[in-house]
Amino acid sequence: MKASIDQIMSTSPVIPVIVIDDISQACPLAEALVAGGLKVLEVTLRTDCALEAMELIAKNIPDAIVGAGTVTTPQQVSDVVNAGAQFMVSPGSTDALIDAALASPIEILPGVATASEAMRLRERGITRLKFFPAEAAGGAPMLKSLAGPLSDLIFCPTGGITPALAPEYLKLPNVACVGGSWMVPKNLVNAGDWDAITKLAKEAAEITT
Ligand SMILES: O=C(O)C(=O)C[C@H](O)[C@H](O)COP(=O)(O)O
Repeated sequence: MKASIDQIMSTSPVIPVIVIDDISQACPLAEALVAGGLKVLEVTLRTDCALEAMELIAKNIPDAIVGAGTVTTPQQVSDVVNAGAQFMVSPGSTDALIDAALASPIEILPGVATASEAMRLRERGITRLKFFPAEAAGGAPMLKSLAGPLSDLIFCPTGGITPALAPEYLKLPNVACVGGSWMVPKNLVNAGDWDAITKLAKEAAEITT
C-alpha cells in the first residue's frame, strides 16, 4: 500500500541517506537498516546502480519503504517511479522538477534553504519539505525561526546532522524527522559489516528529544 509523505516522515525519527556503489550491497544494507528499525530508506541517485538498487530493495525487502534521493530532473522522476520508489527527495527545487513531481504518482520532499523557497512550494501545495543543507544553512535555529511565520510547513532537515545534533531538530514543532548518512558509513558498507550498521540504525531509531 502506498504511504503518504506524512506517514513516511513519521515512521522513524531518522531517514538514512544511502549511497550504493556496488549493487551486491543493496539488499544486505537495506536489511541491516530495517533490522535496526529504520524502514524508510532514501537511496540517492548518485551512483550508476542506484535505480537497480531501488528496484531490488523494493522487490526483496517488503518491510522497507524505499525512496529516491538526489532527484533533480523530470527524467529522474519517471525513472524512480518505474524503479518502484515510494517517495522522492531533492536537494532543491526547480519549476520543471516540481511540475514532473506533481504529475507523478509519488510525493516529493523538495529541498529548501530559505523562507521564499518554502513559500513558493507552499503556493504549489507542497508543505512537507527537506531543509538542506541543514547545518550549513542555519541549523535548528533557522527552522525554529521559520516555525513562527510558516507554521504549517513541516521539515526533514538533512545535511551535516549527527546523532548528537538530531534531538535539537526533533524537538522543534515543525520537524517530523531528520535525514542523515551517519549510520551508513562507507567503511562499514564496503566491509559488509551489516551487524555494525544494524547497531547504528538501532541507535538512530531510538533517538528521542
Ligand atoms: O543526495 C542528496 O540528495 C542530498 O541532498 C545530500 C544528502 O541529503 C546529504 O548528503 C546527507 O547529508 P549528510 O548526513 O551530511 O551526509
